[in-house]
This record gives sequence, C-alpha cells and structure tokens, in this order.
Amino acid sequence: MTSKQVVLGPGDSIGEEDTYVLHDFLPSELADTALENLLKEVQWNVMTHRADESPPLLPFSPTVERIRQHVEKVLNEPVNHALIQHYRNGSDYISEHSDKTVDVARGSKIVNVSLGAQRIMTLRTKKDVLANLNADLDASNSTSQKRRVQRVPLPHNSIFVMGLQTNARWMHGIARAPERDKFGERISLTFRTIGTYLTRDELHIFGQGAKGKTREEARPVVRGGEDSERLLAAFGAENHQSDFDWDAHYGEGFDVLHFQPTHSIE
Ligand SMILES: O=C(O)CCC(=O)C(=O)O
Ligand SMILES: [Fe+2]
Repeated sequence: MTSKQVVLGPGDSIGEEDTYVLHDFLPSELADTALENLLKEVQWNVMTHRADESPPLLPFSPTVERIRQHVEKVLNEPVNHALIQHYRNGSDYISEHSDKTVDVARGSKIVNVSLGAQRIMTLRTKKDVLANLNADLDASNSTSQKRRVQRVPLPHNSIFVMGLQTNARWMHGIARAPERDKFGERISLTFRTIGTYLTRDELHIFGQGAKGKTREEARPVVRGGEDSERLLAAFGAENHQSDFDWDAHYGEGFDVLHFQPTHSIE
C-alpha cells in the first residue's frame, strides 16, 4: 500500500471538519475509578447488533450520570442517551458502519468516551463519495483517488466528538488490535441526543423518528410490519449513500422501536 497513514489527535480537524478528539477529559478521580465502577453498575447484555435487537432502556447508573454531565459541559448541549460497550480484549471490535440517525437530534453531536486500553478509531469515506469525486476527476482528466482513511487513537479518558456530516460521509469502526491478547479491556460510552421518545409505559412513541411528532400525537409502538421494512431499507441507504436524503427516507417517521445503531456482530 502506498497510501499514507493519516493519524490524527487533539487539535486536528477530523472527517468533514465537524469532528475532534480531546484527551484527559474527565477529572482524574472519576477517570481512575470509572471503568471498575461501570463493570459493576451496568447490566451487561451480549448483543448481536442486529437491526431488530436493542438493549433495554434503563436509568443512567451513578457513574454514567457523572460522565454524562461532563459530556454536556464540553458540548454545551444536552445528551439524553448512552450506549455502553465493553471490549474484553484486543479481539473485540466494531465493524465499519455509520450511526443511524433517524432518532439522533438533527444538528447534534455523537460522543464516544473511552476508558481503559487504547484502541484506534478508523474513519473511511463511503464508496460513493469516491464515485462522485472520481466522476469529477475523470471529467478533468486527473488520476483517480483512493477512499480516504483517517486513524484516531482513543486513549484512556479521551472523548471523540463526531459531527453528523462526518457520520454521513464516512464510515467508522474499531478494528481488532494487532496483538490481541496483549490488549486489555476497554469501555466506550456513546452519548447521543435522541429526539424520539417513548411514553413512560413504553407503549407509545413520538418525536423526530416517529409518525407522531409531539407527545399529544404519540402512537402505539408496533413490532415488525410495513414500518419496520421501510426503516430497514432507509438504514441500508444511510449506510451506503453519502448524500443520503434524511427527509425523504426518515421524515415521515416510524412507529417501531429503533433506538440503536445497527452494526455487525461482536
Ligand atoms: O467503541 C467506540 O468507541 C465506537 C462505538 C460506536 O461506533 C457505536 O456505538 O456506534
Ligand atoms: Fe458508531
């Protein structure tokens, strides 16, 4: 491979320049104990990350809540949802994906807090960004370009703040570590501002990603059926198209549960 390894860190502008990483995020008394406390507090589930599977919605544990408040301070925006993932060692990974944004408040940021062993976030432009670029280059008789790749090390106590433009045009993932057994455990907390809500009894849904946009218009949650097929098709489009038309695919809304990004197994 002749392509240069682009490794980015604090102070660099990442992806579509709406994305950045900060080190030494939490005060050390919280950072030093958070991983250990989360291992005890969080009700861990083994997930397959299939599109039709989502972990139960639970109240924030005390440590998650403390971290959440620091995230809000840095962003100066509210975050109301956390997905917590445990990478047991260097073999655990998350394959390349884009986060699904049907429920993510438009214009908000997606935040990953890292605790424990350092892993590397790899960003890669979606294929069709390249297709569009190559079409332009062909027109001007230049050589074709490869998909762009950026690597961002995520050490203990770092925070990766991803803008939705970057999520739209790039895929991201955490690859397996090279010396798998030498890598210790890592916990990542992905905080988002979700704009779709369930009523307290979890029987009705409303907001950005639902058909009823306000609490008064909340509608019964459905399982499967036409809405879920339409949603899966929209998820597929979002994962592949960098010029994904949010309003066309998601604007009408869905009465199915979908609080979880889809990505593949592990
Ligand atoms: O573990 C990480 O930092 C990445 C997690 C992620 O991309 C996701 O949950 O969508
Ligand atoms: Fe993600």
